[in-house]
Amino acid sequence: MTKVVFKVGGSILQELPKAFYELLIELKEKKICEPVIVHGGGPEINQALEQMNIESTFVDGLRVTTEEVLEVAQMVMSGTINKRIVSSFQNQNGKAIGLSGVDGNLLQAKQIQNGKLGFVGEVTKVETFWIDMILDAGGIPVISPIAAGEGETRFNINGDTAAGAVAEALGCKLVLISNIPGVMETIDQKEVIHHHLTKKDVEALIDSGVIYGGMIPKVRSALASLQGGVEESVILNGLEPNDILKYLDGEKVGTILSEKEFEHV
Ligand SMILES: Nc1ncnc2c1ncn2[C@@H]1O[C@H](COP(=O)(O)OP(=O)(O)O)[C@@H](O)[C@H]1O
Ligand SMILES: CC(=O)N[C@@H](CCC(=O)OP(=O)(O)O)C(=O)O
Repeated sequence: MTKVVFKVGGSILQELPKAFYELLIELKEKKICEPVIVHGGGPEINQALEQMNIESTFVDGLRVTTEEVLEVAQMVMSGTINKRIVSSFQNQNGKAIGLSGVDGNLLQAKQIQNGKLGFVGEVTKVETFWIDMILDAGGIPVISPIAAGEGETRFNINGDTAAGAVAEALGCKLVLISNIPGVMETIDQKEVIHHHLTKKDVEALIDSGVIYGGMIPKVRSALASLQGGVEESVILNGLEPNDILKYLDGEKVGTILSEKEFEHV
């Protein structure tokens, strides 16, 4: 069965309707696709850090991650959030298995070449064996983006980047679930959704400031995974689970990132 990686963004995690979990379970039961979940958790990490009086700092949408911040990110994502998603699936009678990228060396990483971000990694290898094992046993894997480095080093990975790497390794589609209906732009005082974007379009929208903040790593990792063999990536609104069905049915919804040339907007 075709696998699909669903990245669930931190922006929407706490508001996802029951229908979202029901739909993913149904897709699996009806053998439409095999969902693999990768999640983020930025806002909840911010909250936890704030309670500890630690400031959150980002460079191009990536969190500057000291050792202390890494421990908090791991606690929040691999603990609280991961288990909450697993419970939400199980509440709808789905079988979900939560694991972090550290478990079984599922996500292996090295420090990102930037120098300013601390323990932020880029994925060097995905041990897909564990994902396939869970899928073969009828489960839904739920993966948090903390990765294993050399020795006991661990890295904080942006959720979109981790999801892109998993989709690449599985050679499947990547669906990025967020709190917006797609990449938007105000043109002639009207807000429009860009339904199709290529790398060239994306870089122009970043340069002009239309795409900013957390949307930057989202579109960049979606594009990077296309180069790594992912056939298509799409950004969809988590509040509208039906958009997932519409997308799978080929309807014009969300923002599709692809190297094919499409009509604009
Ligand atoms: N052009 C754009 N269109 C839509 N959202 C954008 C755009 N540029 C930046 N954003 C911001 O990106 C956010 C989504 O990124 P992020 O908060 O990292 O999401 P997630 O947590 O779902 O990964 C949106 O809520 C919005 O604030
Ligand atoms: C390196 C880095 O920035 N890691 C992210 C991981 C969480 C994430 O990506 O969450 P979203 O889905 O909310 O974007 C962070 O620490 O916030």
